[in-house]
Amino acid sequence: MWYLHGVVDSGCPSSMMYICHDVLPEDFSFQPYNRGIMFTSKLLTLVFVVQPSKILLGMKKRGFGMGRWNGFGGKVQPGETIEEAAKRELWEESCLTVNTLEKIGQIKFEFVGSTELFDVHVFHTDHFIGEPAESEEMRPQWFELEKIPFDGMWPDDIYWLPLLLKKKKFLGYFKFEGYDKILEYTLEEVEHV
Ligand SMILES: Nc1[nH]c(=O)nc2c1ncn2[C@H]1C[C@H](O)[C@@H](COP(=O)(O)OP(=O)(O)OP(=O)(O)O)O1
Ligand SMILES: [Mg+2]
Ligand SMILES: [Mg+2]
Repeated sequence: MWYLHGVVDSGCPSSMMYICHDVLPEDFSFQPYNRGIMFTSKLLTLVFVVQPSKILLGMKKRGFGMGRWNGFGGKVQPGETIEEAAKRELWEESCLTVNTLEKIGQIKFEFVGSTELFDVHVFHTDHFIGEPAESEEMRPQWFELEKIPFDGMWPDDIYWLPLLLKKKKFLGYFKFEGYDKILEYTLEEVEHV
C-alpha cells in the first residue's frame, strides 16, 4: 500500500502534485489520500460578498458549474497569492473591488474517476467598492438571506454556506459522483483556516 507522503511543487501554484509513499505520516488523516491514490490538486478561489440582509451571487454563464448560482472565483495563476487571485477573479467576474477579504473556509472536492482534487479557498467580505455588473462569466444578483437559491447552486453549498454567513471558519471535503450527487463528505468548524 502506498500513502501520501508529501507534496511536489511543480512550479505552478495551481498544479501541486501530491505524492504517495509507503510510510504513513503521523498527521496523515485526509480521506482521499489514505486510499493510496495519487492526486493532483487545483487551487481555486471563491468569494462571497455579504450585506446585513443579502448576499451577492453570480449565475455562471460558461465553463465549470455553468447554470449554477455561486460566489465569484476561479483558478489561481502562477505568481499570484491565493488572496490576490480571489480579488482578481471577483473583479473580473463582478466588477467589484475589495480592500480586504476574510479567509473563511477551505474545501477539497473529489470527483469519482478523476485524480484531480479541487482545493477551493473560500473568502467572505462585507465591504466592497463599485456596483456589481455582468461579465462574460457571471451575471450577478443580490438575494435576501432567507431566499438563497440552494436548489440552483452546487449541492454542497447548503452544508457550509450557513457557516460562512455566521462567520464560522470551516474545513470541508466532498466526494462527488458526477456533478449532482454527493457520495460522502466531512465538514468541521475550525479556529484557523
Ligand atoms: N462543488 C463546488 N461548490 C461550490 O460552491 N463552488 C465550486 C465547486 N466546485 C468548484 N467551485 C467553484 C470554485 C471556483 O470559483 C469555480 C471554478 O472556477 P472557474 O471555472 O470559474 O475558473 P475561472 O474563473 O478561472 O474560469 P475561466 O476564466 O472560464 O477559465 O467554481
Ligand atoms: Mg470563475
Ligand atoms: Mg474567472
